[in-house]
Amino acid sequence: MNKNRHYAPSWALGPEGQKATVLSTLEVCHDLQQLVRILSRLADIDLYIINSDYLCVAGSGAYEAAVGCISPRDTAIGYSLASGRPTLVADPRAHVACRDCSQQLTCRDLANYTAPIAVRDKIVAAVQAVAFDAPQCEILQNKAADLAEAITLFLVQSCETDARLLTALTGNRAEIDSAGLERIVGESPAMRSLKDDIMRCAPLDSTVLIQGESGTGKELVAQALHELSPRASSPFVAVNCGAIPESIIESELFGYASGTFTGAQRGGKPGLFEHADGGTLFLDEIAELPLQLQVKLLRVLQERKVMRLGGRKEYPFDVHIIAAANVDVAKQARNGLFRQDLYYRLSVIPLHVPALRDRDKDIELLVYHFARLYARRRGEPLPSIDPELIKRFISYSWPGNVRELKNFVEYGINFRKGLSLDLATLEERFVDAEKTPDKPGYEQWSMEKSITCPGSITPANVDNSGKPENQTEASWEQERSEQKVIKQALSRFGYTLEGKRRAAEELDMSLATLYRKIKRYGLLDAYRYDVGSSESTIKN
Ligand SMILES: Nc1ncnc2c1ncn2[C@@H]1O[C@H](COP(=O)(O)OP(=O)(O)OP(=O)(O)O)[C@@H](O)[C@H]1O
Repeated sequence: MNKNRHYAPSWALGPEGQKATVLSTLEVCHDLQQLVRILSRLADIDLYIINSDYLCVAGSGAYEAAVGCISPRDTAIGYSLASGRPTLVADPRAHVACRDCSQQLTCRDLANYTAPIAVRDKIVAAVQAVAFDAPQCEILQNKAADLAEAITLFLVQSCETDARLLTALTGNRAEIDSAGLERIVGESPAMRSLKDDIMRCAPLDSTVLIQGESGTGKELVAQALHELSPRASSPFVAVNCGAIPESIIESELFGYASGTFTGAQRGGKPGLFEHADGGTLFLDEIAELPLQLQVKLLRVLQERKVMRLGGRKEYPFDVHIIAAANVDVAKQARNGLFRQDLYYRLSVIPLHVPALRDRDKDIELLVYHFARLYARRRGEPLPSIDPELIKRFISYSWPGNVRELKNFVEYGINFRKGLSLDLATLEERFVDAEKTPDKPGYEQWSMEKSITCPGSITPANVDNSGKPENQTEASWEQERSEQKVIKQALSRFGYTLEGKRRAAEELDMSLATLYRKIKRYGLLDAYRYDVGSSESTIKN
């Protein structure tokens, strides 16, 4: 009988009924359970495995009792599953992976080692080896990584021939594709440190401000924060403050009372704060929020109550606020373009998503990730990718960041001539892209928000061609050609919200960036056809 059996984790003592509901999953994992038992006997250390739903699908020794139970998400094994990284915990409770662990009082581990298990490049499970005494600590140091590798090899092989096993491992996550940190591809030091920060702040309720260039993945980070938080089962409501016309953003956020607008919904309408109650409200492009609304937002955040437009009743809310911006908000605040007080209120936890050109190491991973995704959508296996193309990907500067790279790969997969993805398919796109350097990312992050909306230029500051004196010929030309392509795209797809969405896609920019450019170039008419924007006028 196993000497560690009395160390069974407290979460293994869950209701028996829970086990009954997962019997079919456990049956499919029968061979895995056998392997875990054998390896555990050979190495004299306890092992257990959780699937993507945190269900313990195999376990030995102290963990035999845990098979069929759900492991808490906040333990070291949960940390490895979510972060996708092996973790050696030699100092339980002090280690970062244990910091938020709910099992701290009952945990008997002296040390543990966890490794995520990837099948077909997707993390589907995690295995942990646990040491309860000093000799086992040594075994852990010397053998745990090999044991994890043996289990991974077994699962990779077995999943090839048994689709049910893969489903048993991916659990419900198979339906939602992937969640949390798994969706954020990137192993560069900057991305690893960002993932660490996400893990650390996800359980907290402090306001987070995510900054980084357009297309770097700020929304993905916000989603990961939500999915890894205790609010994960409540709504995640995202609003793009730059994409909603000024005239309606206030009512979108705070709702309106009955009879506030001509044509307003009878009985009024709850705002996004109310919709997000219990969950997370993601305020994307926060720097685009008009100044007068910034004051109101600050008040609402301080009082944790919202009053609908034209209403008298206050609605308390319990919402975690995450904001994002692709401009440097501190700089904006210093220049009087964003309220200092709101900036401080929002940036309790500041996170920065690095530009893609600063993390070469991730480019190849992302190329393979998206190639696999788009090939799978066509029902095809991952094609081989020309090393010359990879070099080209790495040498390009990616002003549109991951969004731009994703579009390149999608194009490549769909338009490649042969089976493999080679440089010839994409070279023309690279050349074209290099001709138009004024792409969203660079501009939004590196420039002060010097809006050169034509309407704001006084005649004294422009030359005969209309070019502002302080602008170079090249950048003036660039802006003019950009205006032209935006106008062309808008007239092709239409000025409706959907039309703008499609135009933004075609132009490789986010909808918010398109709106900003529309504003900047004075194409203000483009707002006119937005759904409900022009007709709604506030009565009082
Ligand atoms: N690290 C990543 N791994 C996988 N996909 C990514 C990553 N970063 C970004 N993406 C993908 O790139 C696209 C753009 O990402 P996202 O919308 O999160 O960027 P953003 O920084 O919020 O952009 P914007 O500031 O323009 O709103 C999305 O399709 C997203 O899924």
